[in-house]
Amino acid sequence: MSDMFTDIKEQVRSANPTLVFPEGTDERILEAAVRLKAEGVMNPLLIGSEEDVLAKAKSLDVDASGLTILDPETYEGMDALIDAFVERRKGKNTREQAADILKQPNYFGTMLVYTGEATGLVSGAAHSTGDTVRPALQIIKTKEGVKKTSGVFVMVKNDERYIFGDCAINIAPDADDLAETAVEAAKTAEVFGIDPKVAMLSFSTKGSAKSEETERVVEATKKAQEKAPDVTVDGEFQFDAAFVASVAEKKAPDSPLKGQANTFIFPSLEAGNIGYKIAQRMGGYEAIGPILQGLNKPVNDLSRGCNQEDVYKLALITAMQGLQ
Ligand SMILES: CC(C)(COP(=O)(O)OP(=O)(O)OC[C@H]1O[C@@H](n2cnc3c(N)ncnc32)[C@H](O)[C@@H]1OP(=O)(O)O)[C@@H](O)C(=O)NCCC(=O)NCCS
Ligand SMILES: CC(=O)OP(=O)(O)O
Repeated sequence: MSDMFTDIKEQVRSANPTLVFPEGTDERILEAAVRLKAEGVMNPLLIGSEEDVLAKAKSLDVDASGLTILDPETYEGMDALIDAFVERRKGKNTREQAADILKQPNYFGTMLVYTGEATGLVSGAAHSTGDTVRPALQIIKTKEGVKKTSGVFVMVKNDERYIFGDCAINIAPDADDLAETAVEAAKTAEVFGIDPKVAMLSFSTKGSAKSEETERVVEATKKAQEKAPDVTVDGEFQFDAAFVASVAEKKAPDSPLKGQANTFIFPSLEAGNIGYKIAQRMGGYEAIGPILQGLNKPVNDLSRGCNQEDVYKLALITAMQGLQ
């Protein structure tokens, strides 16, 4: 395990937080939860019927006896949770609708985070991103000053660490969205010990092509620079001009990035999601995330292609976000 996770683990262990895992019968979730509990790092709270969770654990030959398991069907605090949900949704859902909605594990789990029963939530091993994050967007909501959440990955190989975003949430971001993602990604980079050098990516470098798409990235670059004058942000760049010093020298000699970018902002979700999966599956980078930026409390989504180790690491990161 890289030092990054050893450090995170020690920080998290001292707080021993409770984290919700709505997919309590998923093999990868169960194995990671058992491991986190056995290491004394956190108190995993699994959602599901106790009978089903314990039967699954038995079939996997793991000891789930120390885990907290909550079933929305039998949860004693459900009436209060329904009231809190109706209040939060401000007339958007009736009590009757809320009672139905809160039977869904992701909504139930997100409400446990909202009410403070748990510090954060990790889901998405078996649910799509939409189904995982929608409850958080509706209930947890973004921090003051952040209009939209976005999802970044920490890409890790040996000592290399990069931030890729938005790879998960905003399908067709406008210039304001891209600028906000860049500024939030720079903050996320710092949390992971990366001194952010942010590249706004495109298929053009410094005016080598012109189109609506490239102009959007140019505008986003200006907006990000205005929003965060202390952060090194530049664009628009093709990936090679952002990452390879010799190419940067040719294509963007006056840029402060000099081919040393470490935080990459993709111009659309198509580019970001495809880009991170290529780096992960062909490039051999470990992709940890998506980590949702700018929410009031930490809720993170997994890729359905995740393994137990990914769940374990995203849980540690989620718990660490809860300490910030
Ligand atoms: C994230 C996503 C599910 C939200 O879509 P949606 O559920 O249709 O969203 P809606 O427009 O109905 O909005 C639902 C709520 O979320 C809020 N919301 C939507 N996008 C948001 C964002 N990026 N940040 C914060 N809040 C957001 C809305 O304001 C709304 O809140 P309200 O109900 O309190 O008014 C959608 O953008 C999406 O599918 N993105 C792609 C996900 C994906 O497949 N990624 C690839 C794999 S990781
Ligand atoms: C992040 C991501 O792409 O998630 P999934 O693979 O589950 O769609």
